[in-house]
Amino acid sequence: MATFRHICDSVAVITLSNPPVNALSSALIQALQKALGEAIRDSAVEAIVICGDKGKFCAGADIREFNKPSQKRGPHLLLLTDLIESNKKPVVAAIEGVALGGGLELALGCHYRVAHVQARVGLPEVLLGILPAASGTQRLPRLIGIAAALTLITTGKYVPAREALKLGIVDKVVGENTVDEAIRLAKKVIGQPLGSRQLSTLPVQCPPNVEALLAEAMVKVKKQFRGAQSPQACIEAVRAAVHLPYTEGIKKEQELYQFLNATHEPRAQQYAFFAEREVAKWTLPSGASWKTVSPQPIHTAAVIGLGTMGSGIVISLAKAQIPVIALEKDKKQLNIGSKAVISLLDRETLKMKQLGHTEATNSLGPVRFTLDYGELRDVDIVIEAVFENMILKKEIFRHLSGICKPEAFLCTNTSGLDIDEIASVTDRPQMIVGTHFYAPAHIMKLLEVVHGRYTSSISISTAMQLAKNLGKIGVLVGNCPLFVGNRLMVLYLQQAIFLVEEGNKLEEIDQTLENFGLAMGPFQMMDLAGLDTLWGCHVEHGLARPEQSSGISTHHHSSKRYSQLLGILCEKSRFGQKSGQGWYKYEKPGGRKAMSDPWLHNFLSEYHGVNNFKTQKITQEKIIEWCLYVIINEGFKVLEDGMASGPEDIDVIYNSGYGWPKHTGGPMYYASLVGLPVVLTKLEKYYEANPDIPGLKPSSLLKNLAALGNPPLKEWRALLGSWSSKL
Ligand SMILES: CC(C)(COP(=O)(O)OP(=O)(O)OC[C@H]1O[C@@H](n2cnc3c(N)ncnc32)[C@H](O)[C@@H]1OP(=O)(O)O)[C@@H](O)C(=O)NCCC(=O)NCCSC(=O)C[C@@H](O)CCCCCCCCCCCCC(=O)O
Ligand SMILES: NC(=O)c1ccc[n+]([C@@H]2O[C@H](COP(=O)([O-])OP(=O)(O)OC[C@H]3O[C@@H](n4cnc5c(N)ncnc54)[C@H](O)[C@@H]3O)[C@@H](O)[C@H]2O)c1
Repeated sequence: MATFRHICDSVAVITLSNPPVNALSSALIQALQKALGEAIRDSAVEAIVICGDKGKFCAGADIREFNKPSQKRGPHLLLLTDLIESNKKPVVAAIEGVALGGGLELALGCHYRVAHVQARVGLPEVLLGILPAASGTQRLPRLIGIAAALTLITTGKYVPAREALKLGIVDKVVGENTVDEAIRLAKKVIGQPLGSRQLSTLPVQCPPNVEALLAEAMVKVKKQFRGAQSPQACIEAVRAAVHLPYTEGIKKEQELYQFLNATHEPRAQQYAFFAEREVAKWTLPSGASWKTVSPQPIHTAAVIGLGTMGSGIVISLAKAQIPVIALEKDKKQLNIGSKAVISLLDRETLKMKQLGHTEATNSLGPVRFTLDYGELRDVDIVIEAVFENMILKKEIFRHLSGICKPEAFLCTNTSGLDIDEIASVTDRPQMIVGTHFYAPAHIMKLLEVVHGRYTSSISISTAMQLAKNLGKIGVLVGNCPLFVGNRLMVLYLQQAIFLVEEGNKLEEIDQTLENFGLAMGPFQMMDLAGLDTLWGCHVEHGLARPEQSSGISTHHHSSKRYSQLLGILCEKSRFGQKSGQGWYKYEKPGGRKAMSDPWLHNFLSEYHGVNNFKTQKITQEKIIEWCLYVIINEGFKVLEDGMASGPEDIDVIYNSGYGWPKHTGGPMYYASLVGLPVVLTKLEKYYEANPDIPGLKPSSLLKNLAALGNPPLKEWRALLGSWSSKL
């Protein structure tokens, strides 16, 4: 667990060992305490080095132990950091891999820190719904100042070693032999005074405008992490470091930790953390799984179509060092597309340089532009990202079949068209996979990997590994119309539009859902995605009839209620941000700042009158139920259909693809927080009043689970053995 050995008589090396990431479990903390005690007591030892086994210093407290009753926890890490700091022998942390959370707090208790050049450090507790509660909020500001500490503690950002050196978090960065270098340093400082190295004794260097800085940080986190409490608690803890002596600051840190721990947020965020890792462990009904099927290596790739999505996909591949051939349909589009790609590449290179990657010009894989399909002959994978049109996609896949080598995987970025139909025109249906990236594709973390009827387990394994190599979270989903994310999303957007038809203000709807914590409200989201794209998607997927987009409408399609507002706005060239007007107006086409538009309000009141909509103004609470419960309900229907293997998959899709607030865990976890019987009762009521909205009709899976009370999410599968994945 924590082993202790003498080196050259005078230096003791203590190695943390708790695979895979040396997380500080109670047992490890206990073992570390014991080893430290021995080293401190041993008169032959004059200095101590702490390092981690297998090239990883420490990923922080063991998150799996967080729900353990406190009396079952071992000694507190905080006491250990004080013990290290106050002892008379110099202690050096040798940081390889990561020093995160409690791992960094441990290192901050040490007198010196040496890091490997590829190591990363950070205090990500805020992302787990808590704060650094083993002195991180008190020691870090004393080391690097208030402004930098606030940034690190409130964002949870991981800082590469070179940046950590610039900030003053580590004393030295080495290219190799980190532990040896730490031992050398430990020997050198034997006998030197440690006063200036004991962070808890140092004053916090405060700029004169410190209160303004804290207030500014508060405004920022309230916007960035809407509705979440831990970022605000982090700022309060740093404020304590400014105003209180160390021991008082620590009391405040503990108080704030206890406060957060009594809320639902830590459990929700920790659930979200493990859900992200769980979704990587895919299994198919055949029994093939991530454990049994090896992915094929991808050395080269091609992307077809360099529009919004294609250009971002090219950047993603280039960032992962995969050489890409980028293909367009004609010279004009190739010119536009290549300019977009090059400008994105320049921006990414600059970002990487700013992060301290001096070699950044060489760190992106090469990109070649072409009009010639013949050049795709030898690539390992092709990702198609042309218009959302089945005829066009089939034509391209038929063509690819004849050109690409037989081992090449052919992927489509369709938003929800039938993968099997696309596969049917190829010579290799088993190698056709849906790889549904999210916009902007080089930034968004989510990749829905769509399993068609013919898709082989090797193709799935390869696409899931590609997601990982691109730094994304791959979630395996089934081949249903619109797949999982968009299947739930269209219903949600429709609900929001129905509210507007019934006389509610779209700005209020957006604000209410943003206050709930969503990254943006539904109308801002539609303007960002493009109303034409959304309307096209409704039409392509049979959710609306294009011919009825103007004039007085029936508002029903196949006896289901639907709205033509999207189509009407498109007819008026209101496509959203891209055209400078949509649900909102913008300062210019491509503008980002949404402004309320009096024209639209006049138009909507006219539309309301002409179409005789009943007026139903609803409260904020009801806006949340009306819009979000359809997401939850459809999520249960997805599980019933076997199109996702568990509620965790849906939550990860929403957290990483749709800006769902992680502090509520995701829509399915949120349902369990609200209580399944409550969600069911509300849905029943809304459906009774709106039988023409099938999204409100409660799913039988939800009914069955609600009949059992409100079982915890992790028990759903065991309780309902009948639900099985058809992936
Ligand atoms: C480390 C990573 C960067 C590695 O990434 P990689 O992609 O390589 O691998 P994976 O992410 O797939 O991870 C591999 C494997 O490891 C598991 N894992 C990772 N980190 C942890 C962890 N910290 N704990 C447990 N398990 C972990 C992961 O789940 C994978 O396993 P699986 O089986 O699921 O496949 C990356 O993993 C990463 O970023 N990890 C998270 C790092 C992090 O967030 N660290 C912070 C942890 S929180 C913390 O440190 C809190 C501290 O501030 C200490 C606070 C002390 C509070 C104690 C309570 C105080 C109470 C006071 C009152 C006293 C009285 C009383 O007791 O009541
Ligand atoms: N925009 C989004 O937010 C988003 C998100 C996820 C998935 N998608 C899906 O990704 C795909 C692309 O969407 P987009 O928004 O990037 O579209 P887009 O209109 O921005 O770009 C499509 C590109 O494909 C090119 N193209 C058309 N026919 C071609 C051909 N025969 N050969 C080569 N290139 C051709 C066009 O010139 C254009 O540059 C669609 O299937 C869409 O549903 C879009």
